[in-house]
Amino acid sequence: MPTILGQNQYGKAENRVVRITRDGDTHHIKDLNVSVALSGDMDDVHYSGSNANVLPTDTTKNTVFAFAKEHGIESAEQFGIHLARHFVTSQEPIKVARIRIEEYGWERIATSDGNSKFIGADEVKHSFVRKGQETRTTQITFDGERWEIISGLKDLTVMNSTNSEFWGYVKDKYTTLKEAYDRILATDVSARWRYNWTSDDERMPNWEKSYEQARKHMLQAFAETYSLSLQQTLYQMGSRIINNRSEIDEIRFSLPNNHHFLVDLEPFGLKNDNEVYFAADRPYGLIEATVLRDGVEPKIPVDMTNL
Ligand SMILES: O=c1[nH]c(=O)c2[nH]c(=O)[nH]c2[nH]1
Repeated sequence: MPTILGQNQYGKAENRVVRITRDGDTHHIKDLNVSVALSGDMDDVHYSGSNANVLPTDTTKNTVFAFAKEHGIESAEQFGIHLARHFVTSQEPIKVARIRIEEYGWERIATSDGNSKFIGADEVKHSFVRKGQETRTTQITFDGERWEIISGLKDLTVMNSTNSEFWGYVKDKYTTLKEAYDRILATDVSARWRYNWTSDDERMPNWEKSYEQARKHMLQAFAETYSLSLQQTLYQMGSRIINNRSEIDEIRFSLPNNHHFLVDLEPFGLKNDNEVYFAADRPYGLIEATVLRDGVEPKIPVDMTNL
């Protein structure tokens, strides 16, 4: 049966580009997921395997990262227009470029001094929480006498665009990681905390207020900790909650280290001065620990944090 080629397109999908613009110590983030689909005179590559008209998908990926540096990202629309025009006007065989972009919004974390306008507060100039609501969780257990309440949250995504380092670690023959003195620190917070309210005879905590305060303290500790490791930041987040909320005795975190790798733009004659990053989704470091009030027994199951 004779066959013919129908509609076809190709390109690199889901280029996760993070562009930081540094305006003094105030940082701005653009976080995009860019998918490129090109079509045009591509019969030959399908019929005979001739790549003569094929701009590699790898090149389309590089173009996304190089354009983030060269042109900046004013808006997703403006960025997409630049890319689409480039592919169609620079490559004769390419007749149509379709650029799809998802943009993830970030807002600044408010400081602990109560200044919600963030003015004059250093920490928040580079500390962000992803827009969109996290998921709040709770588990209630009652044996007819005693209560156990373990509440928490998941998918609270945060990022510091500076004030994070990682160096001085063990190096064996398989270690290739370069020491970092100014890296992006980003994670999706999963946390479970246990209330010390266990009996109807005791005064019940205000659950709504407690949640809101626990969330606030963990965000502020994330923003205000100058981090030498995600482990250190985790401990600060936990102890800030335990120290400020007498109703909570124990908190367990599961924190993926959402790696952001600086893109090498040297091959394109561009200098990447900590501006353009590739946001990798896997594998990721996974840092988990419990922080406890001194003297209490740990009761949150180790494997519960990610449920
Ligand atoms: O904060 C970090 N903690 C680690 O244990 C670790 N390991 C690694 O490769 N990068 C990092 N970052």
